[in-house]
Amino acid sequence: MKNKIVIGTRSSKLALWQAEYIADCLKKKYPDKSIELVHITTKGDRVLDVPLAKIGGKGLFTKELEMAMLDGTIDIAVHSLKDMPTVLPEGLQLAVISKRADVGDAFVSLKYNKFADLPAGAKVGTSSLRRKAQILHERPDLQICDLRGNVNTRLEKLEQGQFDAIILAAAGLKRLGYADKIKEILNQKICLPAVGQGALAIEARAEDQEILDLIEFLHDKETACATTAERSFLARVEGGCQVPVGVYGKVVAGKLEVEAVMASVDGKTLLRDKVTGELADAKKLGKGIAEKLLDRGGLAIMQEIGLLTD
Ligand SMILES: NCc1[nH]cc(CCC(=O)O)c1CC(=O)O
Repeated sequence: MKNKIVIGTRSSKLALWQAEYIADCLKKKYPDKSIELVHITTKGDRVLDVPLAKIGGKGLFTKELEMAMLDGTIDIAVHSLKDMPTVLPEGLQLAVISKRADVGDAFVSLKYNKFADLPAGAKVGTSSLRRKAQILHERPDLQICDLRGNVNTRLEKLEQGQFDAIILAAAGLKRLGYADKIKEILNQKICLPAVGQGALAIEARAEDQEILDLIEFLHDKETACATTAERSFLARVEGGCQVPVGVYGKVVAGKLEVEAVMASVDGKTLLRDKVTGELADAKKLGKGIAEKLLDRGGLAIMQEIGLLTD
């Protein structure tokens, strides 16, 4: 029997919060085991001066952690589910999806209390094509500027006056103790979240039954079902975190509702749809709504930005 669980994590404050949160849950559940954190740097942490959409490559924030898991240096890796590619390396699996609390995108500004208060031409910082496309669709008059860096760096850039407002995941802000900076959660009619936003994922070796059993209590079935549909949508669209698509699944009265959006980067074309079905059909629902949107013009959008070739 293992008396030690080694958790791999990136070193950003958000990643550390997430890993420590999982470590605390494990310590409470297994007071006699030692729970260890190992810091690992990923390519996404090293390359900070290039817009995310241009670095490309899947698993920008996950690959080095996966190597460490496969060679046994660590037992599990804690990630934001949002950063996880849809296809994992052979031998690894998403073993746990934690309960999702905050799924939305937050409006943060020193000058304005609401997104709707932004004047024409206001500078809005975000590094995500998904946010950019949806915001421009709603407000073509705004200036969207690239904003890279971890959550703290992004807040600093706002405070230095580089932007009139920035948009960040509410979950990340709350985890780091910045809930008070959130002026408003963007209405989902304006901005649908990213696949998996707000949920934590624990990746583990697929064959390591002992570890899989030890972490199972952290798994949330409803969140897993909703995000299975979201990830199936993403798998069909063939993109990473940097595709202008948003999708949100939720369980309502025993049914799974999945709403999704696909947009051109300039926001001029935006396609949206919603489907409802059985929880057991999560994968089919996600794939189905992707196909519907691709048929309605999404394929042309993806081809135009070179993200999908067939
Ligand atoms: N792209 C980076 C990233 N990955 C996860 C989060 C926040 C936490 C989450 O969405 O679960 C963030 C920051 C952000 O998008 O503002």
